[in-house]
Amino acid sequence: MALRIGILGQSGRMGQLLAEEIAAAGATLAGGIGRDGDAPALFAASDVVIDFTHAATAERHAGLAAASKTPLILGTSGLSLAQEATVAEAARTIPVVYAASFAPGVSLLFALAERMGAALPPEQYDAEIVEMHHRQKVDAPSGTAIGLGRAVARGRGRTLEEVGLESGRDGHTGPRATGPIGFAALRGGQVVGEHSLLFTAGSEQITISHRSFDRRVYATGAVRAAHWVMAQPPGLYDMKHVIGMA
Ligand SMILES: NC(=O)C1=CN([C@@H]2O[C@H](COP(=O)(O)OP(=O)(O)OC[C@H]3O[C@@H](n4cnc5c(N)ncnc54)[C@H](OP(=O)(O)O)[C@@H]3O)[C@@H](O)[C@H]2O)C=CC1
Ligand SMILES: O=C(O)C1=N[C@H](C(=O)O)C[C@H](O)C1
Repeated sequence: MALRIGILGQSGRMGQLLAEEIAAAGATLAGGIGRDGDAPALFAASDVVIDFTHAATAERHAGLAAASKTPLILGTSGLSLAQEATVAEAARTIPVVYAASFAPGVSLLFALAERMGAALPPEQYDAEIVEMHHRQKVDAPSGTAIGLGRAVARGRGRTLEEVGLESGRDGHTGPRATGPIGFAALRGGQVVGEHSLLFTAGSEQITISHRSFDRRVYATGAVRAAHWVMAQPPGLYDMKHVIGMA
């Protein structure tokens, strides 16, 4: 029987593409809702639910997934640490794939960022992350930018909170501190998603970048994750697990 996939956020940019990708993958659209829909009924009707909505919904949706024992694919960005902790708690009961980006190439970028963080000491190399997205995006820095920062910090044996963020510099900021990771978020037009990580020292600079040309890449990845997650035990996964890069 075809996998029954539900969509939270079906009226959105991602939700509309997800419905197309579910059909293209031979799965069944169990249902889809916007902000006023009946989320408990959607979980009850679905084998797995994909959520691309708003950070404010993450805790409720994770709770509904755990209560109904329905695996969850979570793409929403902008979650606070407390909201992420609630998602992790739900993942003790059900498998959850929570990915800052469902574009497969971003998983490689994260792996490279961690290695670069380990190889390039903060005393010599300042790490800066620049992202650009469409003018409708409501959160900054993007989830992928935060993921890159976390990967660099992990490479340096710390958490992002420990190394610190310098986000949105403006005015008399003083000289750049040694250690914190810098973030700059650009917004305009219909840019799908662009991320660059720069390590800059006194006499050289290394940059790695990822650019999405079509947001369908995220929808295809999320539907792939929905099929993959059905065979997994409870736990918190991300896209590197889905594509076998963990
Ligand atoms: N991880 C990844 O690979 C990717 C993640 N994203 C993330 O996915 C999320 C959605 O992006 P996008 O589709 O562009 O956004 P849109 O604004 O186009 O769509 C948002 C959807 O969520 C619903 N929604 C908004 N607020 C709420 C709420 N408070 N409660 C319930 N539903 C709500 C909207 O319903 P309504 O129409 O009724 O308002 C709509 O269906 C964002 O967080 C974005 O950053 C996006 C692309 C890739
Ligand atoms: O809102 C978007 O569009 C995107 N959001 C994700 C993020 O915050 O990183 C993924 C991708 O960059 C597109």
